[in-house]
Amino acid sequence: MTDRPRTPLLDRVRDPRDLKRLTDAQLRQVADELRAETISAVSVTGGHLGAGLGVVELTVALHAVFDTPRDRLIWDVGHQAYPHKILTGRRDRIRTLRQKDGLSGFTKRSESPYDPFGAAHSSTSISAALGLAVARDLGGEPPDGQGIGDCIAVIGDGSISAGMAYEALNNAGHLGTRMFVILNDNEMSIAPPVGAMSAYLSRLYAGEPFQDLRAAAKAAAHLLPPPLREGAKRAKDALKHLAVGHGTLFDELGFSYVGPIDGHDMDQLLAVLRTAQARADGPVLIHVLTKKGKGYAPAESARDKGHATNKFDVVTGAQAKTPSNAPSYTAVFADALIRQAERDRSIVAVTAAMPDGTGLSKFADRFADRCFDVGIAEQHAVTFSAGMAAGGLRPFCAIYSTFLQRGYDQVVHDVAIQRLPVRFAIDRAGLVGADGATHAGSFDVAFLANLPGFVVMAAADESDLARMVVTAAAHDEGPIAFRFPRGEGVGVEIDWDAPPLEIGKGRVVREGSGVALLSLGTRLQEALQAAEALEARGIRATVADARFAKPLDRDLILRLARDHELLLTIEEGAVGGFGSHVAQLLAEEGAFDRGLKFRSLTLPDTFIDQASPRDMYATAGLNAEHIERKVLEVLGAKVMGKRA
Ligand SMILES: Cc1ncc(C[n+]2csc(CCOP(=O)(O)OP(=O)(O)O)c2C)c(N)n1
Ligand SMILES: CC(=O)[C@@H](O)[C@H](O)COP(=O)(O)O
Ligand SMILES: [Mg+2]
Repeated sequence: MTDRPRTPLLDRVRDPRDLKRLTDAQLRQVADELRAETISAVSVTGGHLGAGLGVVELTVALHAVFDTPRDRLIWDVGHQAYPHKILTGRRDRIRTLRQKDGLSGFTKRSESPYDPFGAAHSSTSISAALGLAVARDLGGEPPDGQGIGDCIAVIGDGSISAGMAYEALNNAGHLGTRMFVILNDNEMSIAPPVGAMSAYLSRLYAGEPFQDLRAAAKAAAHLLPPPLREGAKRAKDALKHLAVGHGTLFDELGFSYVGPIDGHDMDQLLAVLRTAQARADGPVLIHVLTKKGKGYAPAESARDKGHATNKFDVVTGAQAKTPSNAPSYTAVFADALIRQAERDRSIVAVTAAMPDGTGLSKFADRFADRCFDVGIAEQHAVTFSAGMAAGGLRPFCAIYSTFLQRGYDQVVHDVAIQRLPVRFAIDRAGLVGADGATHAGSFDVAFLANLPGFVVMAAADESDLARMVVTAAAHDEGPIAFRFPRGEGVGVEIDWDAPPLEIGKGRVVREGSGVALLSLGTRLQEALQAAEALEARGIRATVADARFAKPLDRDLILRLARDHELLLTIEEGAVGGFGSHVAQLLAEEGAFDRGLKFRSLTLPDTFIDQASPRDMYATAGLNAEHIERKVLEVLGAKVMGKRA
């Protein structure tokens, strides 16, 4: 149990209006207390720590200067918004972050009027803020009845590497309406940022003093009430030492570029924000320099600057470990790929800003020139991989299921239609836990298995995953994907030297009669448990692992249909995926006409909020007891009691 920090001034802040009654010195104190409260809260919940610590002063300053929630403040990704949540009436629930029935780890419209636009995937904030600004200009009336004031997007240096951000800047510069983009530049993505844009932002630190800004700060000082003038004057003095290039990219795009300013210096922040708020007549980009993990030594010194953390001890920074002996699926993928790459020089790997999350940092350690971190740019990652495939390489494009959604047209248009052999390693398939609905890998099977010529596999355990990597490496005929979940495997021994799988062939793992459970992916263990429970009731279930959502193992499926009264499919994906394809096959082959009972267990038609993966699967009705219950229900057998 961690002691709660003393936060006398923060205790008086019930909502952002209270900040407006405080002096600049008091705002600095609120920021200090807010930082302590954020650290304390995340120590008991785990979560995204570093990004929030880096924007504590910015959060206080934005809420002190702007009139939220009428002014619409949009945090890109939303992983840095814990301090914002504390200031906006959610402090009493802050220790429920990312827990079942608790606060979301991201911004969420349904959670608070202070979250005008939800997020969790990056680089959407400028588009959303611009949309709100245009709605304001055209007299739009949001349902909250507050009207729309200023629209402010806060976007990180990592997130501004994505195409969407440029599409939005381009449009905003063209429309010329008043809006604010705060570029929160901490020289970090999850990993150190990559790319030419990141280098460009760094060069902006090294230009000449920005005369206009100093003049603006001076002018603003006169606009301010006397107690605030001193802070503005100090900021003006500080700004003498600031530097910026003339004619920045942002200026050229139609923004007034301001900065860079020190995002931990409350005086600078307040002065510049007040000035910008008082004077802006078009789009303004304020470049703020911050430190990810600021003010908490273990985060500041961590390789990822405390990007994401388990629960931890505030004093030592030591994180709780999740006990497990099985290797993570991600690690198995990375090791299997490295083995393939040792034998085959044409194998290359691509990640979109997730080198650690996808395991590819390990691959990069071995094959630096064959591993590409393209930044947060999933669309580019896909087409870049397609280009490499067209050039005779064997690219493995490793993207979380949820983020692959952003590259879907590229998957269809650049990969599938051209039948290019890009290998998609789809991590975080299925429900992921604390990150909730936005990060669930629910749709990939549905959106890939309907593409002609695509091979789509799902690993049931870590050994099969290793084999699917081998299979994908050997498959030059067209695109191929394999999906696997977040977390540890089931603990089976891995046969690293197993030959490639035969494309479109599943396996029977338990012979029975009457009932067939056909699983795709890691629900196989649940299906096996369900089969045991059914056995105790005198029902002997066959359990099969489909391995392939496409092409389907027609022989296996038709045999199961022929030899059993009930065929039940189970998958960790939305409707429209594996079960739908099986149903289509069965219908075409007349299996229903012959009296087959068929059911398909999929994720339900709803977005499931964060909880433990097990709890989320319980909500989805995809755990062993649900499989058992479904079988009994269809067979008309009596359900006796509730199994634990
Ligand atoms: C489309 C998309 N791809 C990848 C991610 C994973 N992701 C979350 S935060 C993050 C880094 C963001 O860096 P930055 O915007 O600089 O914010 P910081 O964490 O440095 O504050 C990444 C890659 C995501 N949320 N959305
Ligand atoms: C904010 C974000 O999108 C990532 O930080 C994400 O939370 C990572 O998820 P994993 O922990 O599964 O890598
Ligand atoms: Mg950053």
